[in-house]
Amino acid sequence: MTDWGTCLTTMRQGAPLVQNITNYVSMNVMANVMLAVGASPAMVHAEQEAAEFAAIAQALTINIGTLSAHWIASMKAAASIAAQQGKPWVLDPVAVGATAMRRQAGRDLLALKPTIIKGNASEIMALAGEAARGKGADSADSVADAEGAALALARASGAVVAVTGPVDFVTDGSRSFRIANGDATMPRITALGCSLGGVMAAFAATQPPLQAAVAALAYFGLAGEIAAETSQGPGSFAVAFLDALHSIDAGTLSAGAKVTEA
Ligand SMILES: Nc1ncnc2c1ncn2[C@@H]1O[C@H](COP(=O)(O)OP(=O)(O)O)[C@@H](O)[C@H]1O
Ligand SMILES: Cc1ncsc1CCOP(=O)(O)O
Ligand SMILES: [Mg+2]
Repeated sequence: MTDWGTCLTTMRQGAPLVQNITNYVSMNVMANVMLAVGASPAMVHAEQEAAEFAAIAQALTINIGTLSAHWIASMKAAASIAAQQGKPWVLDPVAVGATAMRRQAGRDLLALKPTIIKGNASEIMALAGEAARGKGADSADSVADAEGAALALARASGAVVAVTGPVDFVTDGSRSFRIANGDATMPRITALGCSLGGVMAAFAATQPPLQAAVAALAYFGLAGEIAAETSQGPGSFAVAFLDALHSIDAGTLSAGAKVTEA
């Protein structure tokens, strides 16, 4: 079994530069999370420079949370460069089932071969073409409901697919893992799921994608558990969560990771 703490050390030693084309809601939260884990985030989305920047970044995150036509063009240009150069890129299909614009963007980005697709259960089901009950950016389906969609999506796209929730599910279509770390306050704070996409990209810049996705989820969830010990609600949790991401070391993660192969 992989030593998840070693995965954290590997990511921190690489301190990767990660380009994030992400939604307005998440930009500040995500950049702070990524700095706390030891990566270098850059929020670069203009059509005129997104592809050029993708050529210098070590990994890329594309998050469709607050879409507009210009952003879609930037996303496609940056993802194309990452795919061409063999750089890992993470797709977060926020609320992909909600509107025709999002469904089309999801299909177009999927064709550009994401390395990792991460979403909540409703998003993964919708992206896989299944009926889903998403409530905007929030899930109304269970992770168990989305496991079949995740497997099908991984096999059809070649990506590692991560479904987040109380117990996360990650698969590359042949090997699958469940990660039981986390705290119920996490979905009560906006942009934590988005931030997780950036953390997965940072891990994937330095190691294989299945290992990267699982390690990032165990680390993220463990930080949530530690934050819950000292916080009183979503406000103080958000602050304690950043501190926990920063202070968790390899030994703490190796001891605290609740990962099982499915
Ligand atoms: N009920 C829960 N209990 C524990 N951890 C959770 C719970 N819901 C979500 N998480 C964790 O919160 C993080 C964000 O997941 P999620 O809330 O599903 O994403 P999103 O915000 O994109 O919908 C993940 O690390 C996930 O494991
Ligand atoms: C609320 C909201 N609306 C559009 S993007 C966004 C943020 C979603 O963040 P997350 O998926 O991490 O909850
Ligand atoms: Mg999300």
